[in-house]
Amino acid sequence: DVNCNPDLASNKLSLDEIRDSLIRQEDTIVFCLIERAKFPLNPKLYHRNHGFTGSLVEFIVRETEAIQAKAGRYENPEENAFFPEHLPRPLVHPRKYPKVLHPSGASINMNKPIWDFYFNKFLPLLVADGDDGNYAATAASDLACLQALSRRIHCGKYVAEVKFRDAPHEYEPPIRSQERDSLMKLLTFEAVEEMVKKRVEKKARVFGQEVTLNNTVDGGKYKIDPLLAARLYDEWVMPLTKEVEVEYLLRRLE
Ligand SMILES: C=C(O[C@@H]1C=C(C(=O)O)C=C[C@H]1O)C(=O)O
Repeated sequence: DVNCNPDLASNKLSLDEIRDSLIRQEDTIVFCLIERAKFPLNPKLYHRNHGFTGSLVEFIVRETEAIQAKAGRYENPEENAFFPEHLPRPLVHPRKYPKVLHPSGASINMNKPIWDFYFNKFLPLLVADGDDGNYAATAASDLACLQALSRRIHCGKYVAEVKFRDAPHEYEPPIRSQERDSLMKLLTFEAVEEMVKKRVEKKARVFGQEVTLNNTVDGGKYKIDPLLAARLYDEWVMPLTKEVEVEYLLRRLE
């Protein structure tokens, strides 16, 4: 089960279950990074000189999202589009998703900062310089990374909902006074964050090692830098997840 949309009505919902989903999503994210790191930077994808409005990668993401919208992807409250304006309507009858989130939560979309950090800060650290011309495959793996990161970060809405339901008396005063800093303190668990970073680093090591049939040691060569995977979480994924949590809580009593 890889989604964060638990059935809050059935009493078995807990922060532990949502955290299990976040842990499973680490696997997805690490594998997406490994796939993207097969290709060099391919900078032409990101330049605004292809005759499109914006870059080639922007064009591919926009068009792919339009097709996925027709298939009902964005009916799922866990999914947030990078280009939500003018998305086509779904052609299939959408599955009924349990309404667990407060309605105001739907408007929270952190994809602009996700897009910015991914392309401008993180990607140059992940991949080698150079251009091998594999633009379509590279853009597809960028999109896979972006969607996996976006899904994980927006799960902060569910985390916040459960934290609120578990302790409404603690959360209501700072929500009423709209105190961001107090909310941030309340929802932060530093020990959990330390474990997340260590586990993600280990996953990058395990999933990204060279697997051979003889017993010779591989010399410690990994497909992605394990420390960079931990840094991705430390600098961007966890802070943005908490931003989503704060934004959600600020609207929770509307
Ligand atoms: C997501 C949570 O909220 C915060 C964010 C975390 C994260 O992004 O991994 C971890 C711990 C908390 O500081 C959580 O409590 O699990």
